[in-house]
Amino acid sequence: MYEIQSQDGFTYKSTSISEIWDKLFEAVQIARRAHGLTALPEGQLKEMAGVQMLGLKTNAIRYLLEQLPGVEKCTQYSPLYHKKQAGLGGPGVGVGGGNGMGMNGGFASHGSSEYADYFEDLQENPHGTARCEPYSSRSEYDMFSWLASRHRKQPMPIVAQNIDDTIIPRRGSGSNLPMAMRYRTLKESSKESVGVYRSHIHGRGLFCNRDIEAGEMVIEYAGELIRSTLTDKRERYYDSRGIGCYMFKIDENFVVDATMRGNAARFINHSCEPNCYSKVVDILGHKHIIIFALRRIVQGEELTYDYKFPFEDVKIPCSCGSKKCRKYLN
Ligand SMILES: C[S@@+](CC[C@H](N)C(=O)[O-])C[C@H]1O[C@@H](n2cnc3c(N)ncnc32)[C@H](O)[C@@H]1O
Repeated sequence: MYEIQSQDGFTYKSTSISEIWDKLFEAVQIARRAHGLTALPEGQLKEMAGVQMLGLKTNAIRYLLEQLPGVEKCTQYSPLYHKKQAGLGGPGVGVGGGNGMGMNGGFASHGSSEYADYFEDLQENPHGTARCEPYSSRSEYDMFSWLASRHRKQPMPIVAQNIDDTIIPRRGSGSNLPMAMRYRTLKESSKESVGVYRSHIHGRGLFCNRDIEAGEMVIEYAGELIRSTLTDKRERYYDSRGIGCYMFKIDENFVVDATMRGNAARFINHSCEPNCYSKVVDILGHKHIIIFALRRIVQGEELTYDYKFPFEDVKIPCSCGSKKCRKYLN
């Protein structure tokens, strides 16, 4: 569906681009008459609107446009620069000389079926053009939005493991070691054992790159330790700047603010049936929020814990997808 809108808000929609052009020409003629100008002959008007107005008489622009995928479909146009060379399968080539951008020129036919197939496979933008796409709420301040890219390769989930006679030393959870000792190696080990990728639950999520044993320390929820009294002010500030706010309450007095100085743990999503849990641990007199594995977690699984948000009237729908889902986060 194509759509044009006049300055006074009138919109005209059609699935036919030629109908849209006709409407556009009609509107230009009306506007010219309204300004005491004579109506232009249709040919000249089309030439103006479709060619000059769009800068298509500028050779540099034509040179670029002729390379666009899909140019093949402009059957009325004869390319000037990127002509097809017989037998070539790539885009942007054409046989026959170009004779300008006139509406009545002919786009010479292309012999290669490979070439045609290439364009057959081209996906049309569901919104018509990229410029008509709805605004997606990607914040300019969210410098980690690329982590949710579908092009980032996630660790392959291991479905079944070969069990043979080879004795493979299994990594223990280390749960018999003192917390301080386990904590000492956590920062380094978590860099390797977890990664942030696009999540089916919400935005980005944390996934494990290797199997994790039940009871293992997975990652610390790192950030800036701030007093609880500061949280409202900071939240307002982050909101006003469109910055996603990541905070974790330690107790009545302290909160870890991971918004500006956090690590990957801030991307852990909630699940009503989680595979991890969070615990505030005292290590050498300092409180730390540590995420532990609740059960054995296999490579590729998304790590989740129960946010245990307090009940509120304004609900946050839950998309954890578990059988035991409580439907809301709060
Ligand atoms: C700490 S962030 C988690 C990371 C987040 N997915 C991201 O990409 O920034 C917490 C926010 O993620 C969303 N979220 C986490 N778990 C969710 C779930 N199970 N269902 C719906 N939204 C969830 C909520 O908006 C929540 O306030």
